[in-house]
Amino acid sequence: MSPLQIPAEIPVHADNRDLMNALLMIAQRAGEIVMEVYNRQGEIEVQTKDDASPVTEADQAAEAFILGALNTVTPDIPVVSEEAASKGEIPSIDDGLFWLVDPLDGTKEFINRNGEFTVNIGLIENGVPVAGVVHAPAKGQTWVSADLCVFFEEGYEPIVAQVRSIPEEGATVVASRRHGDNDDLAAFLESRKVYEQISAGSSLKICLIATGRADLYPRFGPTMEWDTAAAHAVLLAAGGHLSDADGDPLTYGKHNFRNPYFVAEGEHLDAGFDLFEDDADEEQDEA
Ligand SMILES: Nc1ncnc2c1ncn2[C@@H]1O[C@H](COP(=O)(O)O)[C@@H](OP(=O)(O)O)[C@H]1O
Ligand SMILES: [Mg+2]
Repeated sequence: MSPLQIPAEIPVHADNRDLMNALLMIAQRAGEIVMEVYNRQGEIEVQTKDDASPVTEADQAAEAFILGALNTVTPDIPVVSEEAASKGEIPSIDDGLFWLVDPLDGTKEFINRNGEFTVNIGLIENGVPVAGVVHAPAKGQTWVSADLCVFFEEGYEPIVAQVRSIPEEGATVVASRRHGDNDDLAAFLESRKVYEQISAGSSLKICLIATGRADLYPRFGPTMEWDTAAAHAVLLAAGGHLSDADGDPLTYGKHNFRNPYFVAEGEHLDAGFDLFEDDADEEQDEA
């Protein structure tokens, strides 16, 4: 597989082109490492982390590669990564510039071999996701962003991704395969014109909004910052928004790297949300 490259005719600032190409190459190689495990015969071996979530050889091998690659490309920028963080290995991020990495987002989808998992690498500057790559190796899809978002899909020319306005017939709502079925979501959608509701795993939900294939992703369930940082950068560059219950943009580098509940959207209609249950507040208090 030859490395993806941002074509010259896509308008990107020279420095950003280098950053985006580096991100593409790193994510694509990490994707190959993940697919090597995915394509093996037999069941994927799963271990359970202290927080009861699953981890596989693919998460660990892809993370080791990404940490080495980022350390080579940007030796002065600290990296906060899911598997290292789960072992308590967290660098200082006091300078405000750091990478957030989830080498395999959607590990459960990976184990179930449904293709809906991603490699996520996001760059944070003073709490804001300013660049990122989300790569779905089993789908041959990649979103890479700096000040604009380019979407690559195997078999097609790369395009500049942009969110859409909500169509006349209503919003396409995307929800987690595993956290999509709750009373808060139903109550939130009651006042909205919904055309259809679809499910997807991992960061793909946010990225579907970036490419104008969905409009709204309410996430009233827990996530960590490495689950959303890269896709949040992608969505911002495509013209979308990812906001908390007050309608404010999600920020990064928070205590324990836990996100509050949020809504991702293409067209910015939501000035916040009230939850049916008080679970988001409890989450925040715990953090
Ligand atoms: N109880 C919990 N606390 C924190 N994060 C959780 C969680 N349950 C699920 N997640 C996050 O949600 C991600 C999966 O999202 P989705 O269900 O939308 O596909 C997981 O990513 P990983 O697979 O990288 O662990 C995990 O980080
Ligand atoms: Mg992960």
